[in-house]
Parts: sequence; structure tokens; C-alpha cells
Amino acid sequence: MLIIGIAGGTGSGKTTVVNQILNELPDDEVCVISQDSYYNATTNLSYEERTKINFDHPKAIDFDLLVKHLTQLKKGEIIEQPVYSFVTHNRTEDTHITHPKKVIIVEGILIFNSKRLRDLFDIKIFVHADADERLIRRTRRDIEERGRDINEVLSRYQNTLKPMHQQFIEPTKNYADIIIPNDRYNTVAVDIVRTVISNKL
Ligand SMILES: Nc1ncnc2c1ncn2[C@@H]1O[C@H](COP(=O)(O)OP(=O)(O)O)[C@@H](O)[C@H]1O
Ligand SMILES: O=c1ccn([C@@H]2O[C@H](COP(=O)(O)O)[C@@H](O)[C@H]2O)c(=O)[nH]1
Repeated sequence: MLIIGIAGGTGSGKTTVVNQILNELPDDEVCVISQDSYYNATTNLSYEERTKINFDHPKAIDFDLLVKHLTQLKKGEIIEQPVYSFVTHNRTEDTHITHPKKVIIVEGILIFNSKRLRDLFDIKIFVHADADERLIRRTRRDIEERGRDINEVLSRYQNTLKPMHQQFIEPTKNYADIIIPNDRYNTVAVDIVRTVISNKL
């Protein structure tokens, strides 16, 4: 089994890179775990209280469950990945049954922040895009896909995204084996990662 961690700031293009890697790879050989599925369950809080959570701080993530699930997959066990809603800021009632595969890709902004997780990765990849590019992408995506308005996106960026990125995400670039520059679509880098995976399969 090969476990690949893909980190990078919000809007850097992690999900896009993962999807490009998955294209042309056999479905039954690769599975993806998203750190976003492991935001803490906040059912005890009101919607208003949930909107005030700092989602870019490591404390917002249920790393215990993420490490437990990855360890189970490594042992060949099936897991029930939580399903998260960015609209309600909470886990849904659903779960996603995930089978162990030869290659497991874990992606998320804070995954290199946890030593326990880092130790589980065979390859660590950091997707880099400049802050202005990330802000533009995030603004478009959150308005089009995550039900936000421009004020929400910009005030969240100023109050939490930017400072948390500088404090907790950017420094973890140092742990990466490979850094993918992603201000533009980087097909060469994606091809290299795909080749590494294909060799393993
Ligand atoms: N290299 C790129 N150039 C332009 N737009 C991109 C690029 N990579 C991703 N995007 C777009 O930016 C937005 C955020 O990308 P996404 O992959 O969701 O980032 P992340 O998972 O890192 O938050 C998406 O709308 C995506 O289509
Ligand atoms: O309820 C939530 C939970 C998280 N976020 C934001 O999501 C990004 C991480 O996801 P990416 O796909 O890597 O962008 C993080 O910056 C959180 O601020 C949210 O908006 N709402």
C-alpha cells in the first residue's frame, strides 16, 4: 500500500490535482480521504455559533478519527468516512463506506500539521499557489459552490484564513517531498505523480 498526503492552502488546487491524478487510474486501486470530512462534529452548537468557528486552526479537525481511519485502512479494514456539509458547517448523518486500496490519497490544508499523520505518509506533496490566486479561487468557489457571499469570504480571509495559513499551513511546506507550483495548471508535475503511482500498481 502507498499512502500519499497532499497538503496546501485553501484554493491552491489540491482537489483539482487529486482529480487529475485519479483520471486514467483504475477506480478499484485508489481511494481518497479528504481532511474536510474530519471537521469536528458540532451538532451541539447552533448554526450561528458554528459560523464563528475558526476552520483553519488544527483544533477544528478530528485528527484522532482521521489517524484511526487511516490506520484501519492500512490494516486492510473498511471505514465509514464522515460526510461534511459546508453549508451547515457540520457533519451530515451520512457516511461514505471506504474500502482499502493499493493507493490511498489524503488531502487537506492541515494534514502535515499532525506528526501522527505525517508518519503514515509514504509521499508528502505540497500544492503551492500564491495568496492572491488562492483568494480569487476561494472567493469564486465559495460563492458558486458553498453558498457564501462576498462579505463572508473576505472577512473570513482577513480574520482567520490568512493568519492561520501563515502560522499553520505554509510552514508545513518544509515537510514536503515534492512541491507542485500550481498558479497555472501543472500537467508535468501531475504526470510525474501519476507515474509514481502507476509504477506501484
Ligand atoms: N491551476 C489552476 N488554475 C486555475 N484555477 C484552478 C487551478 N487549480 C484549481 N483551480 C480552481 O480553483 C478553485 C479551487 O480549487 P480546489 O482544487 O478546490 O482547491 P483546494 O482543494 O486546494 O481548496 C476551483 O474552482 C478550481 O477549479
Ligand atoms: O464549515 C466549513 C469548514 C471549512 N471551511 C473552509 O474550508 C477550507 C478547507 O477546504 P479546502 O477545500 O482545502 O479549501 C478552510 O480554509 C476552511 O476555512 C469552511 O468555509 N466552512
